[in-house]
This record gives sequence, C-alpha cells and structure tokens, in this order.
Amino acid sequence: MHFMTALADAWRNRDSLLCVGLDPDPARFPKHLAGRPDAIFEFCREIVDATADLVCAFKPQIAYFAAHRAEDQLEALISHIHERHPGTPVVLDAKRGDIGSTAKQYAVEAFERFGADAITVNPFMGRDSLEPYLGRPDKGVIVLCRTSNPGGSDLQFLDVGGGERLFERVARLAATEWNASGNVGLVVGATFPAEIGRVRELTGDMPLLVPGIGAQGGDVAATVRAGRSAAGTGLMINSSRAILYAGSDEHFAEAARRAAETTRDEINRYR
Ligand SMILES: O=C(O)c1cc(=O)[nH]c(=O)n1[C@@H]1O[C@H](COP(=O)(O)O)[C@@H](O)[C@H]1O
Repeated sequence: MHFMTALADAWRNRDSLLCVGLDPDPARFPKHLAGRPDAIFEFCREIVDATADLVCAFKPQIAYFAAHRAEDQLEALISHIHERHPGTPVVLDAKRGDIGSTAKQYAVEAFERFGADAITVNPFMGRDSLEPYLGRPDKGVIVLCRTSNPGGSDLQFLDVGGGERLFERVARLAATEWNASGNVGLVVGATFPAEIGRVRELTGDMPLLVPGIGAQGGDVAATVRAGRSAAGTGLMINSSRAILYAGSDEHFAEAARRAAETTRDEINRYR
C-alpha cells in the first residue's frame, strides 16, 4: 500500500498522531534480556506488540541496530510489524544523503532489504541525491527541514536570499518541485513550535514528522496547535526514550503502553 494512504488510514482508524520511535539501547534494557543474542529484536517486539493499536507509525532508528551488528534484527522487526500489525507504516530513520548512484543503493537497502514504508533523508546534497527515493511513489520520503537539536539553527536559519531561511526553502521545494509523486513529508522538531507553524503555512496538508517531545522536552500543546492540518491530522509526533524506557523491569512493555496511551491522549486534546 502507498505510504501516504496507510498513514491517512492509521490517523483515522487509530485516532492517533503518535509515532513510537524504536531506538533500542541494550544498556537500558531490563535485566532479563541481558545476554540474549536476539535482545534487540525481543525488546522492540514487545514494545511494538504493546503499543501498535495506539500509534500512527513506528520509526526504527537504524544506528541503534547497526551499532550492535543487529541489522538482521531490524529486518525481522519490520517483517514482524507488517505481519502482525498490518497497516502500521514503518518509517526507517536513516537520514540518508549521497550522490544519486549511492542513494540508489540506500533506497534498495531501505525499501527492499528492510521493507520500510518511508525513509528519512537529508536534503543537503540537493535534488539528484533525493531522486532514487522520490521516484518510488509508493514510499514516503521524509526530508529533514527544521531539526529538533540546538545546532539545527547553525545552517537551517541562514538567510538564503530575500529573507528566506534555509529551512523555509527546503519546505517550499519539498511542497513543490520535489513532490511530483505526492510522497514527500518533512521533519520539523517539536522543540521549535513557531517553525512548525511556518512549515505548515508553506506546505498545506503535507505530513510532518515531529520528534522532540518527551526526552527532548518539546511542548505537546504548542506542537499540535502549530502543526495540525486543516483536518486535525498531518502529524507523526515521535517519542522514543520516554516511551521505550518508561519501565525498567520485566513489565517494561506495559509501562511503555501506559506512556504511549497518555501521550496519544495528550496529543488528541489539542487537535
Ligand atoms: O529524523 C528524526 O527522527 C529526528 C530528527 C530530529 O530533528 N530530531 C530527532 O530527535 N530525530 C530522531 O527522533 C528520535 C528522538 O528520540 P527521543 O528524544 O528519545 O524521543 C531519535 O531517533 C532521533 O534520531
């Protein structure tokens, strides 16, 4: 199914704008998983099974798997999500950006090897570096625009001419030239609600992936008010650590569910 269709269905059917980020850190796993060769898969599988009905998407971060030589566990996890929780889009957070020929390989990795429905990409190298992803109309291409980290302003706030800031240029290109297949979304951090509002103004109903609530302290109310689309959707609001590590014992998945439910409800209050 087309990523954008799956996402719209998930927003409606689950009544949720929450995206649970899968950033598995073995140092923070409950003790009973220690030493298991499949600990990363098992940890994430329990989180996924406990929260799937509460989310509009899952976002595994590839570094947390690759750092532990666990790409096979990432593959198994995404297969598990598709088999057991069909209709739940998976955004592979890889923030790729390279020349076209290399980007082609990254696209095969994300969409064929891992079976992701969407990928995060870095637009710094320009249009041709995005083509291999943009040319897959069934897949979502989620472009970094105004990131949640403090250093995001170093470049993203530069005036690129006529008072237009770099993140605004990215938003404008993403909503026009780059979006011929209607498969583009943008990343805008919850730590910058004013810029979420600006990006919403520039992009109509385009889906925005918004990380930065929870562990990074972003304001949920301000995020939703600034970023919701006319239909009261348009957002994948990501929380990773605040949900994954809500509990630290063998009941961690139940604790994660409670945290996800509370977060989903808080988001829904402001839609
Ligand atoms: O693309 C992202 O997902 C992303 C963009 C951004 O601007 N800021 C950001 O934190 N992220 C990712 O979102 C997740 C945030 O995790 P928590 O701070 O634990 O909720 C991490 O996987 C980050 O890599």
